[in-house]
Amino acid sequence: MSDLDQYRAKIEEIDRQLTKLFEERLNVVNDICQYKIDHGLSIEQQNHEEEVVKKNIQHLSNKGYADELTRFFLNTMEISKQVQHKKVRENNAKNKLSHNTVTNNVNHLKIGYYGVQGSFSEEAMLQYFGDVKDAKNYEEFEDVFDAIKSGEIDYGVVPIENSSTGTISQVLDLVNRKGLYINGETVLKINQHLIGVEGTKIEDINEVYSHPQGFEQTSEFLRNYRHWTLTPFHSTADSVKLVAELNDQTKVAIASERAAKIYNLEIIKENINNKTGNSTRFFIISRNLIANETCNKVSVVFSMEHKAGTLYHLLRHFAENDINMVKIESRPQEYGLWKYLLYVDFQGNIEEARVNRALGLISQSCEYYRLLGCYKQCELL
Ligand SMILES: O=C(O)C(=O)Cc1ccccc1
Repeated sequence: MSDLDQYRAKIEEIDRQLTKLFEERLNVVNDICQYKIDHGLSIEQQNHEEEVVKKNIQHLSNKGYADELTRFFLNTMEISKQVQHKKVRENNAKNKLSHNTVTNNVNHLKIGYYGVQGSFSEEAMLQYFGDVKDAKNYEEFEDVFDAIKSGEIDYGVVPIENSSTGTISQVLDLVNRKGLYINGETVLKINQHLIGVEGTKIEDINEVYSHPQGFEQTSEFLRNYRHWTLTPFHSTADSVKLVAELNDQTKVAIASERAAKIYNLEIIKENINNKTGNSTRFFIISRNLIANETCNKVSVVFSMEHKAGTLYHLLRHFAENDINMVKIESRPQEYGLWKYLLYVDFQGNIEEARVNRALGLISQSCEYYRLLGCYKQCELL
């Protein structure tokens, strides 16, 4: 036997052992999942992935393989999670449970939104879920994601894209980084107004508060008042609340009419958004991949290698399986300089054969792949 043949035989033997261990691992994963189903526990475990990776890096004799081992475990655990979610889906179908558009009896669910009362995210939550009692609210986008992860809330509502200013990248990155899932979307018409205390005159204003989205969506109006200081704050409604507390006729906020009413302020100038048709799409996020047959949109993310034709060879699987992409967005990878993740939304359902075919081929050809959700597409306004 040549040296090469010997190496190959060694690899073959290692692969055989890996396959045996992989199967054993998945059997245990299935047992854990059944236990969780029987005891009504969530599939996600906070910080579990990081702990597993850290622990196993310690077992490496050659620490130079730490990055590769990290990828190996993250992919293995992603596969385990998908196996568990599939089992939960099958179990739900068996019990004739229908999830996703969680509209009935929402009062037993713990729901959270970005901002304070009067934020656009709160409005989106009310539009999607109906009358929610005791919703929790969070100052930062990341706080909403952490509250879902820790189990403090079951669902969180955050903005993801504006019709004129585009994707809110921070939110897109968080969906992937926090390992959570998109369960739904809803679109809200957005009218931005200049809001201040009673008697505020445009000529006396020197400072404006809003969420950065509020400034972006009204940039053309603001260009006429270059001497105003634009101070980015938490949500648009937080900004209105702050202006009410400051009670100063030189300070105003950019936010909704609803926020002005809630905090008893006046609209100084109405409809100041750049475009009259201004709307924002919001995500409903949870710890679980929840889908049923009414879902018609899928979101995935995958990495792109630096090789000629990579994008073509990945995206062709959509075309060849007759899948209509509705959005694509590239974002820098957290690890790896000048490397990108591609976020793709397309029409379809994860139970369809053509979708499984395309996603199977794509996931096999990338270093990193993750299913972000399968949900009901909302009509765009
Ligand atoms: O700040 C808010 O009210 C939000 O919910 C974020 C946002 C800001 C501007 C438009 C849409 C959503």
